[in-house]
Amino acid sequence: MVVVGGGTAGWMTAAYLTAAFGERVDITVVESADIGAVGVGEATFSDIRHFFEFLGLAERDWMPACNATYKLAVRFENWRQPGHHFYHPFEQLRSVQGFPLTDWWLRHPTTDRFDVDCFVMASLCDAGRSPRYLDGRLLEQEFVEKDGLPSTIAEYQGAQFPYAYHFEAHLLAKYLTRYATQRGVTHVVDTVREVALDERGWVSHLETAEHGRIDGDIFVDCTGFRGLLVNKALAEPFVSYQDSLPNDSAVALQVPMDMDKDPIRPCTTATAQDAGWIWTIPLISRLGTGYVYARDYLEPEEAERTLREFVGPAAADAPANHIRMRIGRSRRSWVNNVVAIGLSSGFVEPLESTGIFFIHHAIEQLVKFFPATGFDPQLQEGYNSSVQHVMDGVREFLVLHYRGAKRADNQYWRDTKTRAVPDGLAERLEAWRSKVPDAGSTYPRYHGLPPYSYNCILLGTGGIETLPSPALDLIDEKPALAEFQAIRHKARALVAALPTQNEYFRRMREGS
Ligand SMILES: Cc1cc2nc3c(=O)[nH]c(=O)nc-3n(C[C@H](O)[C@H](O)[C@H](O)COP(=O)(O)OP(=O)(O)OC[C@H]3O[C@@H](n4cnc5c(N)ncnc54)[C@H](O)[C@@H]3O)c2cc1C
Ligand SMILES: N[C@H](Cc1c[nH]c2cc(Cl)ccc12)C(=O)O
Repeated sequence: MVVVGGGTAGWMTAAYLTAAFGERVDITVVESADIGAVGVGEATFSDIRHFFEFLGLAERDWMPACNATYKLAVRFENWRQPGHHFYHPFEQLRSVQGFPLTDWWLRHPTTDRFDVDCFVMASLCDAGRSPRYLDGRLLEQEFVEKDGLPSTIAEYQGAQFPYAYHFEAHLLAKYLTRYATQRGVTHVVDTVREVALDERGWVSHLETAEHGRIDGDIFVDCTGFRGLLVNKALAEPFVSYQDSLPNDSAVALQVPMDMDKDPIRPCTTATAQDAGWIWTIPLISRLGTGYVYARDYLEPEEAERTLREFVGPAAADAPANHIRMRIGRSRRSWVNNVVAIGLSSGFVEPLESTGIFFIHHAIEQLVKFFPATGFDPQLQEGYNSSVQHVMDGVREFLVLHYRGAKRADNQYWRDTKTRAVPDGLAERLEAWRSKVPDAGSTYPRYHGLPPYSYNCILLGTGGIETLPSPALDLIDEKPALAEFQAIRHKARALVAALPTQNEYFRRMREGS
């Protein structure tokens, strides 16, 4: 196998495949020293833990090397109105008497914060808490890692781990380079100049600038937005999502941070702006920030100015990284003997941190549908279908954030209410007006987002009214009210007992 590209996608793929197949598959990674990687990509899903588990890596092995911190939720600020915030947490939504707690909350709102009333994590985020005690124990005993847990996303569906990570993606790529090369992966630092096709239109070999010809049976295209193999050499069309998700640009800044003074919030923050939103991702020694915006509404210079104002003087000397984003997916990600993984396969704006999840999911599917020495079109079709549905499903979920956002204070936000929505979503949006989203009324194929995630965004953004089930008028509400009280008590006890993230990571740094 030849993996072209040494960004997060290239090295995650090489590391995972070598863990899966060992020396039975010969893997080479070709990485250009002249063409840079995107270099952002710092927030993840909680599912990412299965990736590290599969590689046999414990947190103590990789987290310090990647400046990693814990993430309990995404915090959305100003999506409803200035000053308002809500969380999308890593915490299953409880049900009472067959109805999700959000339904009960709509019928009997105990406070004006559905997230605090329904999820313990919202209070932990507001209080900046770590999900682990200073001695390393996890906040909930039932989540304590033990041997023999399933180690793929698919096996875990339905279960949920209470946190994800923030990390420096380029440090992870570096860490995985060491991991993979120590296990036999060949690393060629060179630029691919030409992709040679045989008479069937399959890739026969690559021509590099200094290492000559590189042959392979399967080529994994991890060349980023270029799509050097899949889109350029094999001419696979790109299906744009821009009609429903117009943000096509980003400007990123790294802000130095002092963990002895500045809080390390245990969440990714997405703060709505005039033409998009700003991400804030707390790492050990810096904040990752960036403004994701639509060029149709805002010039890059103005976006950079807004971002610099937002972060303040701490980043005055930091260079800005302007990025043009290709939003959408390759029509097929596996074409002939080329499998595109990462940005070459597809990308949506990083509002819910889906980029690394797409990579992780694609790698797992590649192992599941691996062609070995033959090329069975059924396997290819199975792979492509699974990867496409993940991206198309996430697209719908992101559109809901903009449709649902109550703010409509300028042309950008007003347009989010009238823009075309993907096929199927219009009907689902109508259904959600009468009944909170559930498994029967959300995107029907696996895409990493459970129905409760839709509940969080619908109730949090506040622009689409939804109603409690009328049946709740006829069902005793006491068990639901008791559940709200139990959540309140549990949150209070955990906030009192858990350290802040700063305290936790300071203790880690001091090595006790
Ligand atoms: C603004 C922004 C914010 C993001 N935030 C997040 C986030 O918070 N969470 C998340 O999960 N994801 C996020 N992502 C997505 C994440 O960055 C990517 O999914 C991830 O970095 C994977 O990128 P990649 O490896 O596919 O491509 P790249 O990082 O672009 O790497 C491409 C590689 O291909 C190599 N290459 C290219 N051409 C050649 C050639 N001719 N010969 C040899 N090598 C070549 C390059 O040298 C490079 O090593 C974000 C993306 C953007 C744009
Ligand atoms: N895939 C599950 C559910 C999930 C995916 N993205 C998010 C984001 C947030 Cl903030 C909460 C839950 C989920 C997972 O990874 O936990």
